[in-house]
Amino acid sequence: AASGRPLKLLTLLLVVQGDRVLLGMKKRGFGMGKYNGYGGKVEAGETVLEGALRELHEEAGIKATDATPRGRMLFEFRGEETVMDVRVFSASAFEGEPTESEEMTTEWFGVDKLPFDRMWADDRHWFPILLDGGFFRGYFEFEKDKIVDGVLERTADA
Ligand SMILES: Cc1cc(-c2ccco2)c2oc(N)nc2c1
Repeated sequence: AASGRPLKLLTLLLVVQGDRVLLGMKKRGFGMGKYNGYGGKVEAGETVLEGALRELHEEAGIKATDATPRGRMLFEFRGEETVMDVRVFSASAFEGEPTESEEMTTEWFGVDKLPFDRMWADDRHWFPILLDGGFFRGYFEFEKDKIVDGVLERTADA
């Protein structure tokens, strides 16, 4: 029998092209004021990958052509019951031109110049694994924007 806390399935897609990463500044809603990859909820009737590709197109105007699973993060907020189950993808190729949306900007950052102090606090822990081509799984407990507990491992697959 399924036990434990409710999981909320979310996607996160990072476009990494050589030595640059496409990030968006979230203009409103959850994560507002932070740079992040593109993603969000998975809708009924779509796969997790389809959901990730849909969110990328809605938020940044591009269609990734080689998206692949890279990791899985579980996030919880102290005092909240739901655990966020974030499926992380990366892509290096896309069709179209990155285009700002109502939700997100589209900005390229050099891999050595990522704005970690304006990103979620977990990113600085798993981005190095993402960028070296590895896979990862992690769990982070947040209190507001701070990490109060967490574990992260490099894995053989996503
Ligand atoms: C708590 C939390 C949530 C998300 C998220 C929401 C939707 C997709 O991802 C994060 O993304 C990153 N990079 N850190 C994150 C922390």
